[in-house]
Amino acid sequence: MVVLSVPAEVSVILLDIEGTTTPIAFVKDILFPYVKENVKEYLQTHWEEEECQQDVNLLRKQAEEDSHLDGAVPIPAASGNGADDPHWMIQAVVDNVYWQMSLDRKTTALKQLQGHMWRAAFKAGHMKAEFFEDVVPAIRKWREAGMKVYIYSSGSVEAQKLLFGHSTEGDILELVDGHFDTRIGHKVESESYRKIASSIGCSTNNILFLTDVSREASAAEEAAVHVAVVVRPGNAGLTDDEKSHFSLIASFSDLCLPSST
Ligand SMILES: CSCCC(=O)C(=O)COP(=O)(O)O
Ligand SMILES: [Mg+2]
Repeated sequence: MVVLSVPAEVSVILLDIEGTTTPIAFVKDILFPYVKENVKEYLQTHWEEEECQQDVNLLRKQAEEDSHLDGAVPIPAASGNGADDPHWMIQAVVDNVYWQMSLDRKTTALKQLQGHMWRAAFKAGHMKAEFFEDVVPAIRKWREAGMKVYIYSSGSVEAQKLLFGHSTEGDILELVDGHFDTRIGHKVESESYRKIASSIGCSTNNILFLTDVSREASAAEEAAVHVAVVVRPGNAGLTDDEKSHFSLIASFSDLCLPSST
């Protein structure tokens, strides 16, 4: 891996979270088990609340879309007359969440519920988000050099803000100019990156996207976004083709901004 010069036209750095700013182990060993261990109790406690019902409705819609998939777990339609047995309905939602999580699905519905569940844990100080040690110093440096820094993660915007607001480095939310999640589109679709550029008010070639997932890098590249694939401990391996096609960095400090050359 070598130092990567950031093209002069880049004024926005767009960051993935899991595997890029944050170890996959933090997500897989802390965030996701929290959801699995607490989802039933969470639904039982919050079932009557509007936010929880919105989450369930979104999961139900997703379950309908997924009904053709092998092993899909349905969520029965609500009768609308309040006569449904909540225990039975909650168990169906729990089973659906477990099924989606077993496949590491990145659906907006699952991510919305997860974000709402993590809120209590972060706010109570039971969890603090981990960032690789090069992340915060690099973001500060980029911003001092006039770069804008945005996040694009499958995790919901609310969850992203929880991570940046409650990290082992303290509240670093102010280091981020804005957040995008799958509501703008999926990360493996090039149209999502065009929409992000338009929402920021720049051209796609003004953006450098850093991610650990080569399918996301390819989608961004197709939209004329500059990309680098981030190789971190614990990330999935890359094929030889991917290694030769993409610029690779092992640390954000491998990026060299035009003014610092
Ligand atoms: C706020 S990120 C929580 C982790 C998560 O749920 C996730 O799906 C991360 O995906 P990413 O797009 O950041 O790789
Ligand atoms: Mg990632």
